[in-house]
Amino acid sequence: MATSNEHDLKCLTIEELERHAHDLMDKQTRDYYNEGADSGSTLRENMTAYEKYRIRPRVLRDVSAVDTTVNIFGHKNSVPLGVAPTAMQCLAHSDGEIGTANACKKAGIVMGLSSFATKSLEDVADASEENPNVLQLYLFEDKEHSRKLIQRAKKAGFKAVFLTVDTPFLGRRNLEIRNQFKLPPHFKVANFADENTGPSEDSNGRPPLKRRSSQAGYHDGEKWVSPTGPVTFHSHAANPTLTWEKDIDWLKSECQPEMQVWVKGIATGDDAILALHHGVDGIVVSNHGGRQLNGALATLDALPEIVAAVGGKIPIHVDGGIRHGTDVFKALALGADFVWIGRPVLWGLAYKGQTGVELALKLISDEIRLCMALAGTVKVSDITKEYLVKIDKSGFVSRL
Ligand SMILES: Cc1cc2nc3c(=O)[nH]c(=O)nc-3n(C[C@H](O)[C@H](O)[C@H](O)COP(=O)(O)O)c2cc1C
Ligand SMILES: O=C(O)C(=O)c1ccccc1
Repeated sequence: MATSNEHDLKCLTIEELERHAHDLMDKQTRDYYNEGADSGSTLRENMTAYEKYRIRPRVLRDVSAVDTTVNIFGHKNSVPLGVAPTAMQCLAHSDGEIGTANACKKAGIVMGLSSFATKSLEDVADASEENPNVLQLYLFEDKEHSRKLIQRAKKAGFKAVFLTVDTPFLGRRNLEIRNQFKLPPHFKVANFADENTGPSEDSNGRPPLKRRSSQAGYHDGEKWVSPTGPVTFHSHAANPTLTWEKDIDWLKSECQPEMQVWVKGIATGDDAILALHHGVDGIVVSNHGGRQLNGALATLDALPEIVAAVGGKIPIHVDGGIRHGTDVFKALALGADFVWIGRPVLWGLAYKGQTGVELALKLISDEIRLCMALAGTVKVSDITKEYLVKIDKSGFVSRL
């Protein structure tokens, strides 16, 4: 058993980590990281959805040796959990994405790198050494930008691209707009930093992708709007022209076989079936941490219909609101193969840079191991819906 010496006594849970990080981030960064779209109800429900389920523990099984590992992208991952791609990690701490990569390597946990990272994908790959990485991709209207990024990721040994499909437009994040969120000039969006400056506007009246700063904005249905003038490349994350037919085949031809192609941001069984038909390698059930369509279902609530639609043909991952080892257990019991966490890693970075990310990963990994043992499961594949019940608002319990 761990002694108190191995613990950071100020931060024994992700909630405590969030509280400490809160005071260490400037308001602009904190609001950018923490908020959801519109009223934030989907952001909150991503978390509260987990409270609708309870675990049915089994006893008198030898749980002295719990194996939490899973195989992903040909590597042994220490727990069924990865670090979701989140943009601009240097806002939290100068270690940024390199700190995250080092912490992931130490923990044996796969890292997702945002296209809009503040460290280059090559530097992140170097830091990761043999630990696997995936590149989150926004498929830009100018495909050349995406093609270049894909080529670089391939060369750097990334295992997969996760195409984000829930951003035809950016969700409306009101604090971002009110704070006139902008990436401070001493940071750069490193994956595009070397590109030459080009025309001052693209065909949609947006500044070119290669600009180095980022600024809040949204699409009002007709044009890009920003409180402080024209938005910069931030808006390029959104591409309303993407379709299954036009873009998924193209992406597969650019990436496979060296890199797998996944879609991140699936929220229905119908789209999961289309993903299957279009031959993607896997699905991430996600609503972008409640930052896109507010009013969408919590990801845990969307998961069962997607699991049913896919029928085990390709892996299904889920993210959004996962803050405890028991949340991971519940998502797996509902049929997910693997989960990803976003904000807890940003809070770790804000708290203590790389050491804080190591702490975030340790807290949740320890909780996964303990939860599995207390529930009577000794390996990840033991976790099935037999271990879960649903409890409604009046306390009525039903088997799944
Ligand atoms: C500050 C922030 C930036 C994000 N940036 C990206 C991004 O660049 N690309 C992307 O696909 N998802 C992005 N996401 C969404 C995450 O990948 C993930 O879906 C989400 O954070 C999961 O929810 P959680 O934060 O509740 O764990 C971002 C999320 C946050 C909070
Ligand atoms: O903030 C985000 O959620 C996000 O995905 C994003 C969008 C534009 C630029 C960087 C990140």
